[in-house]
Amino acid sequence: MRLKREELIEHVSSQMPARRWRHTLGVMQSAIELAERYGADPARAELAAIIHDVAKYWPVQRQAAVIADNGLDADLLNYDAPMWHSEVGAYVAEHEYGIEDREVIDAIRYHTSGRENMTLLDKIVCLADYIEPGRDFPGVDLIREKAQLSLEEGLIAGFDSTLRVLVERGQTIFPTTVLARNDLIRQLAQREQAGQAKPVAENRGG
Ligand SMILES: Nc1ncnc2c1ncn2[C@@H]1O[C@H](COP(=O)(O)OP(=O)(O)O)[C@@H](O)[C@H]1O
Repeated sequence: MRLKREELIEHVSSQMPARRWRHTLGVMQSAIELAERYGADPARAELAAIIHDVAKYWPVQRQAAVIADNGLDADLLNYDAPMWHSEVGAYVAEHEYGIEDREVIDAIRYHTSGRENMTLLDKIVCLADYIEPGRDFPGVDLIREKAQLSLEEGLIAGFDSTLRVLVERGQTIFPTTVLARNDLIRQLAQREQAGQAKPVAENRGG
């Protein structure tokens, strides 16, 4: 059964320390703002944002068990534990909170890694996670500036900063993020090409 918004907020906030819930409130706010700016449904963006980090503070063994026992993406278990909570959160959204909206579930699932062909909602929740008002990591202001230009430019800047940190620390990289970034760069290039081609076509016509 689908929980009401207030019940959901009460339950999700009980799964994490206060500072992580403050982060979630920030992601909710940024997700709503991005949805309004870029033409998505703010209520669906907020719903995904409320749930996105629900499993972040679960013991890693519990997260691994949810992934292993329910046929989720077991490849994640070959990477560091911070990558697991998104997949677990999507499972909780569907099976414990009764969310049926596939795009909301997927936006939770891909909020850390991204993926190729990200939906509008995937992009909004992932980018909101980078730029919410409480974030204060080196480079966050550049991501915020790019987010004003387009979701794609914001996300590319976000993934760049994550990948840079992982490379600097010598950590393994879950490859879906690289595929997501490649795809976003191509989307941007295609849009620029289409934008440049348009005036030529218009000139020809008139
Ligand atoms: N492609 C990736 N490969 C490996 N680790 C990653 C990848 N993408 C993100 N991470 C790491 O996963 C962690 C969790 O990401 P996220 O949920 O976005 O962060 P936060 O805890 O700041 O909300 C971060 O420490 C980040 O460095």
